[in-house]
Amino acid sequence: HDHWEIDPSELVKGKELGTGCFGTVYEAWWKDNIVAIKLMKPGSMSEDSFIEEAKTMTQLSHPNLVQLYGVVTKQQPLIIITEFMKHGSLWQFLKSKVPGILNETERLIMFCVDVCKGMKYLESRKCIHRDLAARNCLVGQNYVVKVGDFGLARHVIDDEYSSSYGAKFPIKWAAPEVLKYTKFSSKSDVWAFGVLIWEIFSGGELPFANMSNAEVVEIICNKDERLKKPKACPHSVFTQMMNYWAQKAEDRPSFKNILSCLLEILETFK
Ligand SMILES: COc1cc2c(cc1NS(C)(=O)=O)=CC1=C(NCc3c(C)cccc3C)N=NC=21
Repeated sequence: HDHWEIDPSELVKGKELGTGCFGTVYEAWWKDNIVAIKLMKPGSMSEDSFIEEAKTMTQLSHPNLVQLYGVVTKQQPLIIITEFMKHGSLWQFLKSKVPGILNETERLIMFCVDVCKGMKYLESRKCIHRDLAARNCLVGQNYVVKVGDFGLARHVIDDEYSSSYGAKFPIKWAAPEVLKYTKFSSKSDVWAFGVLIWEIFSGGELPFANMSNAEVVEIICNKDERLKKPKACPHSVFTQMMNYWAQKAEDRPSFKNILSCLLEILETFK
C-alpha cells in the first residue's frame, strides 16, 4: 500500500469536525485541496483496527463510497485522509431539517438510492459494512450521499461472516441472526439498510426511541414486530422496507434487487 502512504508534513490540520468510534475527524488541507482526516487517538484502540479500516478503504472505490485519498501508517498519529463531504453526516443533515430539501419525497428516495448504489458495490466486492446507519453516511456537493466509516467493515471470503464481536453493538440496526449469533452477511447489511431508510423518512429520529436495547432484542427475535411506517414514507417504499426485515436472512433481497425496485419507485415521484 505504499502508493497510498502520504507525507504528513503535506497536511495542514483545520477545525475538528467530530469524534467517531475509531478516532477524531478534522477538516484539513492537502496539496491545496480541502480534505477530511481521521486521526487515531494513540492508545484509544488497537492499531490494527485502524490499519484494517485504511486497508479496506484502499481496495474500494465508488461514487457512493467516501473516497480514500491517502494514509499515514509509518508514524504516529495514524491518519486516514478522505474526500471532504461539505454537508456532514446524513444523520446530522436529516436532523438539521434543511428547508425545501427534506420535504421532497423524491429527494429522500434519491438519498436511499445513493446509499443502495454504494452498498450494491460493497456487496459485489464481498465486503460487509457491519455498521450501516445514517450516522455513518455523509452528504456532499449537490446533496449526494455516500457510505463512509468502514471502521467495522470486513473483507470476507464467502458471504457469511460470524464473529465473536465484543464491542458495544448498535442493537437497533442489527438483524436477528446478528443479535443471536453475531452472524454478519450482506443480508444483515440489508436489514440495517431498512433501518437507515426508516431514519431518512423519520428525519433522523432514533429507531425504537422509547424502547431499551433488551426490549428491541425481544421483539425483533421473538415477536416478529417491526418499526412502523414513518408519516413521510410512501407505502410503496414501506412495502420494500418490510422485505429488508424478513426474519430469515435468505428471504431478504440483495442490494442489486433493492436498487432496481427503488429506481422504479423513484420514477413514480419524478
Ligand atoms: C462538514 O461536516 C463534516 C464533514 C465530514 C465529516 C463530519 C462532519 N461533521 S459532522 C460530525 O457530521 O457534524 C466526516 C467526513 C469525511 N470523512 C470521514 C472519514 C475519514 C476522514 C476517514 C475514514 C472514514 C471516514 C468516513 N469527509 N468529510 C467529512
